[in-house]
Amino acid sequence: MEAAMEHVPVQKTDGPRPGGPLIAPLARAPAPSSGPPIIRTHGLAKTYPNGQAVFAGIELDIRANQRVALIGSNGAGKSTLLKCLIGLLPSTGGEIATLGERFTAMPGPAQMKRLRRQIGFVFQNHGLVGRQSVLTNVVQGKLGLPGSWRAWHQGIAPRAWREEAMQVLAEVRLADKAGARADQLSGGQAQRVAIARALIRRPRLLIADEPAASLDPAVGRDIMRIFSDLAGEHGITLVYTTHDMQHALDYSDRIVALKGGKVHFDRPTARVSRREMDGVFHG
Ligand SMILES: Nc1ncnc2c1ncn2[C@@H]1O[C@H](COP(=O)(O)OP(=O)(O)OP(=O)(O)O)[C@@H](O)[C@H]1O
Repeated sequence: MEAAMEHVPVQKTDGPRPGGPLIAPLARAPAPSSGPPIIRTHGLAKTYPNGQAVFAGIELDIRANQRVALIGSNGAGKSTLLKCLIGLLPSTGGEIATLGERFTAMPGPAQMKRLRRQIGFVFQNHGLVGRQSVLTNVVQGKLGLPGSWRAWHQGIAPRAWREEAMQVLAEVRLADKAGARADQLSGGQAQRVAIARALIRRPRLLIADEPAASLDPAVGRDIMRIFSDLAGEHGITLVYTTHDMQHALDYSDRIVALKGGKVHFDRPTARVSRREMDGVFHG
């Protein structure tokens, strides 16, 4: 495995621009493509047990501090790929190295434990516990981290963790809702709590599956901006899936497009043309 992974090619980040004009330049320079590796794959493939082949031959090399948008039309395999990369679904071919854990198919139990400690997740249906307060939901992001259960049961946790939870709630501009029940929040507010719950884990890698899909456009942009800004400020690598071309263009340094079970293109966002984006979803 070690030897094979060394042959994973480093993504080219320059070279001739494919046809069409550039779209909206990035507000800041793209993250360097030479930072420490966060996710690498070699020949990654996934076929579901019912025979549905989703992708094959996927080569990825995602580096620290990059914000990566994974795009593709309905059923292209974005969620499946995301879940394989972090060991939530077994892949059926190839190799993965995520946060230094190398595995085929699925990580082993010890690897999974180490991965979980370093990854924050945000999904479309935020997964908050509705009858609990916003603060409690955020504090629960700590559970599963080393020493957390002991701290929780010995009653050490509440004070320090609540302070930390208030800090991350302030970062998503929701400190004033700390005492509210989670089921009394709007969709956008609930998603901000889900981000705070992921952030309190101090993850190296933040994974978001369609984080803005069920929100109205202005709220969706707000959520994407919060993600992107916080990932930048905290030095967290962000990988998110989206159907929304503009969300991919505005909030990533790099776009990976899936089409027909392959990586259709993978390059810095500033070098992606409107025509190429259209080609991912049509034709
Ligand atoms: N558990 C499963 N068993 C069999 N096939 C599945 C399963 N989950 C997903 N698929 C199929 O795998 C393909 C990829 O699905 P996936 O959800 O990864 O795509 P996606 O790009 O995230 O789609 P969307 O944008 O609609 O969420 C689809 O054809 C889907 O029907």
